[in-house]
This record gives sequence, C-alpha cells and structure tokens, in this order.
Amino acid sequence: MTEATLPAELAIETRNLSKRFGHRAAVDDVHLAVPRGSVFGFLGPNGSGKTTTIRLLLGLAGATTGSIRVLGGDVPGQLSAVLPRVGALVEGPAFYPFLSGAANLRRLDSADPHAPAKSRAARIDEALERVGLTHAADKKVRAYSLGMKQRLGIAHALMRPRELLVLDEPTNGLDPQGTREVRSLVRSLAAGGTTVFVSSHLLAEVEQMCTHVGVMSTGRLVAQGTLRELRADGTATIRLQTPDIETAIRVLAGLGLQSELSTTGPGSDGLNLVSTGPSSLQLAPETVVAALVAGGVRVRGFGVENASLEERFVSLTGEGFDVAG
Ligand SMILES: Nc1ncnc2c1ncn2[C@@H]1O[C@H](COP(=O)(O)OP(=O)(O)OP(=O)(O)O)[C@@H](O)[C@H]1O
Repeated sequence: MTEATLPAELAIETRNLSKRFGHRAAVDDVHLAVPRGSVFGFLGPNGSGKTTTIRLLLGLAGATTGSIRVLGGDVPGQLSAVLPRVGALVEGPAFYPFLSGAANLRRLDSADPHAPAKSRAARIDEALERVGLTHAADKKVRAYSLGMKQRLGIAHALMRPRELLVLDEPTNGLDPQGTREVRSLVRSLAAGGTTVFVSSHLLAEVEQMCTHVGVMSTGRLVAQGTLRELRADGTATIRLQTPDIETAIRVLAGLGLQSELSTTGPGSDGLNLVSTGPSSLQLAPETVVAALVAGGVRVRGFGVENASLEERFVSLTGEGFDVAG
C-alpha cells in the first residue's frame, strides 16, 4: 500500500461492536470509522441505536462484544488517558438554575480532578466566548433559553482543549434560532480542527453540518462515508422518448446505462425507454442528449432524475427521515 492509499488516521474506530439488552441487539456488529478532522453525522431514526453507541464510545456502558478505539486508545482499557481529550454532551448536563452560567461552569470544573484551578477563570471566559455566551455569563441559568443551555453544555465540554467532541442530538428540542446557533457553533469548532461526532435524526441537519455520515438502522450501521460518496451511491434514471430504440439502447450502454422499454412516459406507442446507472456516472443531461443526437437518435422527450440523499437513506433504512430542521 502506498502512503496515499493508507486510510486517514481515525478518531474513532469500532470493530464488531454489539450491545445486547436481553435478546435485543441495540447495537449490532458496528464497524465505525471516523476520520480525524471530520464532522461525522451519526444519522438514524429514533431508537436505531445512536445513543447506545455513543454511551459505549464514552465508556458509559460496556459492550457485549467487539472493540473500540478512541483517539488511538482502547475503550474501556485506556479510558483514563482518552477521556480528558474528549468533550461530550450526552443527555444534557444538569445545571443549577439559580446559579449563573459562569458559576455553573466553575462548579463543574472544580469537580474535575484533571482541571487546573489556576487557569479556571480564564478557561471559563474563553469557553463562554467560543459558544457566544459572554454576554450572559452572569445571568442565572433559569433565564437561559434551551439553545443557550445547550451552548453552555458545549462550553463545559470545551473547558479544556479537546481533540474530539461527541454531541448526542445537540439540537433536539431547540427552536429554529437555537438550532441555527448550535449548528454554526459545530461548524466553527470543526473549522478550528476539532473532530466532531454528532448524532441526529434530521437528514437536512447532517447535510448542513457534516463532512461525513454514518447511517444507523435498527442497531446496524448500514452505510458510512463522505456525503459525496453516499450521494454517488444512488441511482440515476434517464427517461427517453424516441422512435430509434435499438440505436438509443446502444448509445446509452456506451455511457454505462442499462435500458429497458417502458410503457409509461410521453410516448404511448412503445417508444419510451427507461435507462438506469449509478449516480456516480454524474451524467449531465446535455452530455447524454449530445451523445444520442451524435449517434443518430431522434430525441423526442428526455429527462434525468438523480436519486436524492433522502431517497438513498429511505432505501437504506426502510424508513422515512424527518427532513426539516
Ligand atoms: N438500558 C436499556 N435497556 C433496554 N433497552 C434499551 C436500553 N437502552 C436502549 N435500549 C433500546 O435499544 C434501542 C436503541 O436505543 P437508542 O437510545 O440507542 O437509540 P437512538 O438511536 O439513540 O434513539 P433516540 O434518538 O430515540 O435516543 C431501543 O430499542 C431502546 O429501547
């Protein structure tokens, strides 16, 4: 293997990871590969096993079988070396409503034996600034909106330099404004070089925030890769109306498309052809039409449909996703 073909270093890697509750596998033979520097969207419908996987990654629950490496260290074996380098927001931290945001961070940080007391005040200021809460530092948390509380949770995760942030459904329950705040925060953290592993049941959200995606369905990881790779895994469909069926089939085969006659379409007399091929062919309509015309095909009707990411996920999981954010 040459250097260029070596896989990028992984921030998270699991092999054969499974977690059973009684007879039911909440996580079923999952091989996760999260590259360093990625914003990895862990996408799946409710109940598909995302939270359970995250709890395993953080050593909050034990796996039934399989292995986990986080930032190069074994979990749970090397958890004490790994965890200080990981910031996590799982199930939302419990804040005291009668204390200010800054005072809550002080309490949480002083309870952390690894956190140096000397730099505490400066670290709190910096974390609040990174999540855009400096103006509300002295406000009591009971006066915070949900979005502000969520950002305070992320500030807590950022109190010390982190190589990896794990966020479980960070926009759940937020209003559109809070959702936008958290999404833009995730993007800015990633721009600063932190690997972010973020779970979501919203496809649109993952498309907006993430570079990579892993799709969970009933405990199994049914696809993972870059967003671009997953889009390219779909099917492109071309519909053509022409009297020159034989020639058209030949020309389209030359472009990598398989054709069959169709009874539906604009032509009612057997002149409709439906051709399919992988979306990765990235065929532009003008390219296909030009090839047909150059091959002597009389094009009387033509259309291209590329499978959307949503259709791809529905076909993978057998379920619809909420596509709105
Ligand atoms: N402690 C537990 N005991 C028994 N079953 C559990 C336990 N924790 C989770 N499960 C089950 O495992 C499955 C996966 O749950 P999990 O919470 O990981 O899914 P999820 O994708 O995070 O969904 P959600 O977004 O609703 O939290 C579900 O069927 C759930 O009921």
